[in-house]
Amino acid sequence: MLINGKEISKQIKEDIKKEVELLKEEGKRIPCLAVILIGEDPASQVYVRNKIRACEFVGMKSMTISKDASFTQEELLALIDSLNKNEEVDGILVQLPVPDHIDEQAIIEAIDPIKDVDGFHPSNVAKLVLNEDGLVPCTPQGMMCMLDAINYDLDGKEVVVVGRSNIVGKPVSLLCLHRNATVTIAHSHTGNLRDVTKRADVLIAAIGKPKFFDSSYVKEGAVVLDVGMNRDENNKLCGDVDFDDVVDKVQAITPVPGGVGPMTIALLMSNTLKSYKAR
Ligand SMILES: NC(=O)C1=CN([C@@H]2O[C@H](COP(=O)(O)OP(=O)(O)OC[C@H]3O[C@@H](n4cnc5c(N)ncnc54)[C@H](OP(=O)(O)O)[C@@H]3O)[C@@H](O)[C@H]2O)C=CC1
Ligand SMILES: Nc1nc(=O)c2c([nH]1)NC[C@@H]1CN(c3ccc(C(=O)N[C@@H](CCC(=O)O)C(=O)O)cc3)C=[N+]21
Repeated sequence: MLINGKEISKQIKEDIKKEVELLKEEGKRIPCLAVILIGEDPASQVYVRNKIRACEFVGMKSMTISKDASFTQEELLALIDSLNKNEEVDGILVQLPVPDHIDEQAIIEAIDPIKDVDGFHPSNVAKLVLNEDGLVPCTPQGMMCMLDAINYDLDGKEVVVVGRSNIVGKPVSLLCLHRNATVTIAHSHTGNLRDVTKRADVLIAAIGKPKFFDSSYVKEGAVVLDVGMNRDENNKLCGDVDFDDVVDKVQAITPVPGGVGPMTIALLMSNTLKSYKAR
């Protein structure tokens, strides 16, 4: 079975659109997402464009602030400070990665946690660890929505997450743990990776290596969530999973494109609405 992220994300956005229309009818302020893009990374430009499109679709305001790679850390901190104080702005997202001369963690910590729609601020991270209500990173939340869409119950299941980044691997592991899965986090120092992933009822691939996981890494009947966004030898977008080799062996799998990516965008809209309501 294919888990269609495009369709599931469309449904989420339709629901948000209705809520925003209601706000408009009531004459209320419209939610607004501010996206900061530094430098000219082509992939980042695609994602930012998708975010702007999604804002248009759901009827939210978006504010895109593009700066060239020479923008300094002080300038960026001052910009974030002004967006923190701007009553019209509900969500602030700084597109990652930022250029080397900027301290990523300092930037993340400068964003007001209530406007931190990425869920990367330490106070939101702490809430996620404690399973308290806060802003949860979009991609992991999107993956939970995909499992919900196929009525997959994680309780008691073996989940193996490959990748331990702060934006995907760690937070998705916590969400699975909160749903009573037995969670293993693997990474580049993991020995016998194949033996580990072969145990997985749910395999979450988030390493950024094109088509790395072929069928030899996957248990028969597993559910595979592919987070990877890579270019293959023909410069075509592909995931971390060798889709064609794996598809016949699994219960369900997410494609790339059209899988986890669109979910990330939909959950970003959802987080922006959440910030709006919290304010
Ligand atoms: N679809 C979406 O919405 C999103 C997609 N992405 C994509 O997901 C992928 C991962 O992104 P991100 O989480 O930022 O990743 P990072 O590049 O920050 O981290 C990669 C992780 O994978 C691990 N890893 C790398 N190579 C191997 C290997 N051969 N075997 C086992 N583990 C390995 C690394 O281990 P170690 O820690 O030891 O270095 C690290 O933990 C990328 O392709 C990215 O573009 C990211 C965000 C959102
Ligand atoms: N602060 C921050 N927050 C992020 O959430 C963040 C980030 N920085 N930096 C980069 C990663 C990556 N990411 C994606 C978003 C959308 C798609 C997406 O829309 N993908 C489509 C198609 C993309 C295309 O056509 O190239 C798909 O998979 O179908 C993918 C990946 C968010 N990230």
